[in-house]
Formats: sequence, C-alpha cells, structure tokens
Amino acid sequence: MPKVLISDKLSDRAVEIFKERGIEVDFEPGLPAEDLLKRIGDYDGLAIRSATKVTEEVLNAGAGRLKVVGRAGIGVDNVDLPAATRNGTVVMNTPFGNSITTAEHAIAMMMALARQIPAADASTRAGKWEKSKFMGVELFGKTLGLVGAGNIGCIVADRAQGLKMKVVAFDPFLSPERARELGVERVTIDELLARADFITLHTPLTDGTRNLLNADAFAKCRKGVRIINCARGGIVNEADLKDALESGQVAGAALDVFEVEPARDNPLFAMDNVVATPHLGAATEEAQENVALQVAEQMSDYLLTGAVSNALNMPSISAEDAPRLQPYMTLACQLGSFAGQVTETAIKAVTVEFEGHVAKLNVKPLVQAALAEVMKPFSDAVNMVNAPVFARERGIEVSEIVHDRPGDYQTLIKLTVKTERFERSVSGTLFGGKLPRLVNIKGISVEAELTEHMLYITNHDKPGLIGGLGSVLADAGINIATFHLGRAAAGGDAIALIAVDDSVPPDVMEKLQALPQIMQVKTLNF
Ligand SMILES: NC(=O)c1ccc[n+]([C@@H]2O[C@H](COP(=O)([O-])OP(=O)(O)OC[C@H]3O[C@@H](n4cnc5c(N)ncnc54)[C@H](O)[C@@H]3O)[C@@H](O)[C@H]2O)c1
Ligand SMILES: O=C(O)CC[C@@H](O)C(=O)O
Repeated sequence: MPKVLISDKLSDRAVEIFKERGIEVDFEPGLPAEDLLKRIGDYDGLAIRSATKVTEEVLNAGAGRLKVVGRAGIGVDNVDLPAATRNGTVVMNTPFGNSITTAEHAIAMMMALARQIPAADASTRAGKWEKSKFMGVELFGKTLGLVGAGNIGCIVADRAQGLKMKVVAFDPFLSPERARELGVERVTIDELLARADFITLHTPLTDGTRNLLNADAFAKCRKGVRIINCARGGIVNEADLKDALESGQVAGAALDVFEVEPARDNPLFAMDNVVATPHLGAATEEAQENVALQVAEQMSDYLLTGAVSNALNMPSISAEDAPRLQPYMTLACQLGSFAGQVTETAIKAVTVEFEGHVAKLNVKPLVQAALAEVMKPFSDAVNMVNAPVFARERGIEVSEIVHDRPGDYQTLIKLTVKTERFERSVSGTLFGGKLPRLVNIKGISVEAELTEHMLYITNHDKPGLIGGLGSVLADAGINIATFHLGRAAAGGDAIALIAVDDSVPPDVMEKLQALPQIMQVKTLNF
C-alpha cells in the first residue's frame, strides 16, 4: 500500500481522500526539517503547502521511494524542481484552486491600506479616538497598476473594475485582444509605474521579477503610490521599499509575502504605513478545501494508476507511449526551454514541426511539452497538461505541422516562436536515436548539446570574440566545457552557444556584454 506524508497544514479532506483511496497517510503539519529529512525515505508521496522546504537534500533522502510531491497551491518555489526531476519525483500543483481567494486578499489589502484599517482598529481598541489621524484615500477613479495578468491578476482586475478603478496592466504575455476582453489598458512597466496610484503584483518570483520594484522603479512612480504584494517576497526589494516609505515616495505598502518567511523581525514591521499579513493569500476555508481535495486526488491517481495531471516536471502520457516518446520528449522540452528563455516580448504564435521518424509518432504530447517549456519562464502554473489552455487564454496561436517528406536528418523537430517583433526558429535532432542536439538556431547551423549552465551570444562575425570571451571567463575562474559557433554568412550575424561549468555571475555578464563583438549575451539553464 503506498504511503503518503502530509507535512503542512492541509484541510482534513486530504486525509479523508487518501484513506478512501486506500493510501496510508501520516498527517504531521509543522514537521521539523530535520525529521522530514530522516523520515522522507519511508514515503511514496509528500503533500505540502508553502512551509515545507523540499530541498535537494530532502529529495535525495527520498530518492528511490519518493514518487510524487503534491503542492496544495500554486507556487512551487519551495520545491527544488531540477532535483526532483533528476530523482524522478513528479511535482504536481493545483493551479486554480486558490486564485479567487488570493485575488480577494489583494483587494482586501488594498482597502486596508487605503483606509489604514489595521492601525485605526488598534488605536480605537486602545481607547484613543483618533479621527483626524486616519485620513484615507478613495479607490473610486484611481488607477490600479496590475503587474501580472494571469489567473489571479485577471480576477483582481475584474474586482477592481467593480470598485470603479481604472486598471492598467503589464504582462509580457498579455495580448491586445485579451486586454480588451479584460477591459484593462495594456502598458509597459514604466508607463504603469508612472501612472498607477496603487500597484498590485501577481507574478511568480523568477529571475525576471526578482527586485522588480526596487529603488529605480519607485523613483519612476507617482509620489504617494501604494504597493500591494500578495504574490511572492523578493519581487519587492524590502530595503528599497523601506527607504521609499520613509521618504514618502511610497505612501504605504500592504504585504502578504516577504523576502524571508516566516517573517518575524522584518524592519518593515516597525513602519506605520505598512499593513502585513502572514502569507494568508490562500487562507480561506474554500480555497484550502479546493487545493487539499485536488492534490490528494491527483497524488492518489498517480500512485495507484500512474495517471499524471498538473505535473510541473513530467509530461502527461499513457504508460504504453511513454518509453517510445521519452527521447523525443526530452528534445521537445529542450527546444521549448531554449525558445522560452530567449524570448522577451509577448508571444503571438508557436509552431512545432516534425519530420522523419518522429513524424510517425503521437506528436501531441511533444507539442504540449515544448509549449509548456516556452511559457515556463513566465509562470509557475504552466505545465504540459494546461499549456494549451494557458496559451489560448493569452491569445497565443499554437500549430503543429507533421511533414511527410524526407529531410536531412532521421528525425527533426523545429520550433518557431513568433512575437510582436520577430520570428525565431530553433531545430533539433536525436543523435543515435537518443541524444538531443540543437542543429539550427534562427537559420544558422550549429551542433550543440544543451547542458545545465549555458551562455547564448548573438555577435558580429569579427575576429577577437573567442579570445575576449575566454579571458573574461578565465579571469572569473569559470571553465568552458563546450563552445559552438555558427554564422549566417562570413562577416555577418553570428551566434555562440557556450556550456560552462558554473553559473556566470552578473558582474561577469556585464564584462561579456561590453566586448565589442557581442550584441547580446544571456545565461540559459537546462
Ligand atoms: N499570497 C499567496 O498566498 C499566494 C497564493 C496563490 C498564488 N500566489 C502567487 O501568485 C502568483 C501568481 O499566481 P497566478 O495563479 O495568477 O499565476 P499565473 O501563472 O496564472 O500568472 C502569472 C502571470 O505573471 C506573468 N508574468 C511573468 N513574468 C512577468 C513579468 N516579469 N512581468 C509581468 N508579468 C509577468 C505571466 O505572464 C502570467 O500571466 C503565483 O506565482 C504565486 O507565487 C500567492
Ligand atoms: O499554501 C499557502 O498558504 C500559500 C499558497 C500560495 O502561496 C500559492 O502559491 O498557492
């Protein structure tokens, strides 16, 4: 009988469902990290919320038996996904169960901030009657800057419009059509900062959103802007926020999430114009019942039947197709991940073409796997299962083309991403029927293997690139593992894909970017 551990506070419905499905369950909310480490090897499944940190150490300790980690909620930043994937542990989440609740919390925080309700409540209970101290501001007619127009952001926009606010939104995935449908104005981040009276954040914490609201951003805001963060700590730089609150540039902040959680002695707590809650965004009876029920069902299905839903690191395919598709799946994911990481503007269309051996297989899971990887840099919630819906909601057209023609390779998968500004293709094949290789980027032939830490460079085909790049990396003690170059024509545009043994820190990236031959350099992780 499979055995599951619940190590965070989940609704009792989860325990009931596991038992009903014939799964042994230990319910130990608040289990200390050292005990989790000692005991995880005894379980097939681990059900969590945000408190349990599922680190590489925990996953390694569970390796061999731990088959699934189920997150009752959306964000999986407390789970080491690459380590789970390496250990063959499926990580599932419940992408929609707490969206309404979290959106309602953001609205509640905005109102609390506008009318200083927590401070007024404390003062009134203390017997003071400070009517003039607590002068508020109306929401009516104010501009709400929405950063991130996904599941939660869209609900917040809808509720704010009900309060007669004007909503301006920034999200690289927000198409003009979707913005029109939502009744929001699509703007750049700088426009949003300049116009918003209130700014509310609804993005995952990624390299692109970390410190999104920092000193520079606050300086671009209207004086007296108010900030609401019910997404993730780290999207707002807390030290910069404190300075901006002290100077009056920011009039107030309502924070549900913090750089370090649990947040016990955060310097922001000493400030009058801060409203704080202990990561309560998803904390309603309804949302907790939804996510507990969903995670328990999904984990039971996987442990008992092998069916996979809402997995973030595993494609959803039947047991029969799995072994045949697996190498192509890896290739499709690598092409998608490459395209997603190099794409910076709103995606209009994704096309996946198949040629040779792969064209004879069921290519649908490959399209979904590639598509999910394209969109992953922009959302924690996207996975192979929900990628088509996710794309449709964002106005991204997805096409699959299966060619019945001989080609240069035994198998070829070509992925094309069209954005508002350009169209970029990347193709790959399998060497020896199993080893994925990139063979073409933007029409330039290459032959590259994708490894954990990579640099992707677009450059002018001029002498000196290899020498300059080699010295910058060598000075930083970073070893080059492989180096692949390709060019459109002699002296024209060129690209380089370099595998390095360690991640490249920002100061070294700046030095690389300053090399005269380099147009753009990006780090990529696979
Ligand atoms: N406080 C809580 O308890 C709580 C509860 C649920 C979710 N969350 C957080 O809220 C986040 C959003 O949840 P969701 O369900 O709406 O996710 P979602 O994936 O549906 O939406 C996220 C949106 O952010 C956009 N985005 C990504 N990078 C961006 C950037 N640099 N600038 C602007 N937009 C960007 C994406 O395009 C996407 O549309 C989750 O990632 C999670 O971290 C917090
Ligand atoms: O479980 C929680 O309380 C928080 C959940 C929330 O942060 C999420 O990402 O779904």
